[in-house]
Amino acid sequence: MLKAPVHQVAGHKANEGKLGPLVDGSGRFYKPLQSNGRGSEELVFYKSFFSDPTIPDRIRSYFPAFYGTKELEGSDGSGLVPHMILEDVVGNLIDPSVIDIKIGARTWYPHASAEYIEKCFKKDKETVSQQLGFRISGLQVHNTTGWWKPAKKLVHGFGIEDVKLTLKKFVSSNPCSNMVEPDCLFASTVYGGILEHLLELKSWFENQTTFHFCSTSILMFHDKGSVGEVKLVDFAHVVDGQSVIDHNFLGGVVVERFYGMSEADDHRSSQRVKESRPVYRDRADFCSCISIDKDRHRLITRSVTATFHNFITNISFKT
Ligand SMILES: Nc1ncnc2c1ncn2[C@@H]1O[C@H](COP(=O)(O)OP(=O)(O)OP(=O)(O)O)[C@@H](O)[C@H]1O
Ligand SMILES: O=P(O)(O)O[C@@H]1[C@H](O)[C@H](O)[C@@H](OP(=O)(O)O)[C@H](OP(=O)(O)O)[C@H]1O
Repeated sequence: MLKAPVHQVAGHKANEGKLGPLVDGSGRFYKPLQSNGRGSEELVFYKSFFSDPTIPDRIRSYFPAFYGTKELEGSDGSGLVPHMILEDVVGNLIDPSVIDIKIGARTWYPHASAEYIEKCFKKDKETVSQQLGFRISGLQVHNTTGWWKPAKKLVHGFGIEDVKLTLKKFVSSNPCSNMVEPDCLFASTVYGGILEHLLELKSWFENQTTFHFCSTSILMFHDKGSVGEVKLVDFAHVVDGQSVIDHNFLGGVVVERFYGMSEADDHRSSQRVKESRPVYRDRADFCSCISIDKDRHRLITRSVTATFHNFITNISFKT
């Protein structure tokens, strides 16, 4: 029997009377093909990605397995709708803590309509995306008494300090408490695993020029402190890389320093961030900064390096 996934943390949801994904409880996640070409684009991506012999198996394992499509009754009651049959990546976990991190300082894709670009640009600017190169789209954290699953509106309003706190709560046994500091009990196991996966993904992204992943998320999850896992989701806006590195994605996950980063290094690195962080006046200005020039890009990616990795590295190894 198909039902709305209880562990879904972001995106369109079936249980809100809308067209959303369904799960069968046996490891399959059925994602309906979304309107306006988004669904068909995502399907094209899955087909080409899983038939591309140049993709290493290890890298493929960071994507939900793809089993084709099937016509199913849409969750919005609109009749039969084609669904992609995917691996339910959290299907075998009992109490998964899950966080969806939308990667990229820019979440729109080239050739989108001006209206769409404006909408995304505004969101990227109002959230932490432009500052950090990623934002949290949604999450749930398990706790002995239930779940911490903040509403979308609250998550959208997260500033940098909220992001830091949330990444700590994600690996804590007391995420619901506002009275005491998150205990970060699971930090080294969870983020230890996640950092290893991100490093592997990063080295692939440093070389691959086939795809540009616009508005794709990294889903990170663990089951009550198990070794952290990583999967990429949402490929409705993956475009041809045209032999250019995906700087926008890489900028969100890139790392300057990993283990053993000292306070001094941390300080120097944040100084550098201050000095080199680009300030975007408007969209055109921002576009010109995301140039395909490799050296210039290095400057930009360096400016966002003290972000995701540094956050989680700090949490893992300084607590
Ligand atoms: N293969 C999967 N297995 C398990 N859960 C998944 C899978 N794919 C997506 N999810 C869950 O669904 C959420 C939304 O996924 P996704 O971004 O693909 O949906 P969407 O409706 O296209 O989102 P958006 O509205 O941002 O475009 C994720 O945050 C995650 O919780
Ligand atoms: O790219 P698409 O397919 O147009 O889908 C939108 C996109 O995934 C945005 O990231 C999402 O905003 P958030 O990440 O901010 O949730 C938005 O939700 P919204 O319509 O509720 O703004 C979606 O409609």
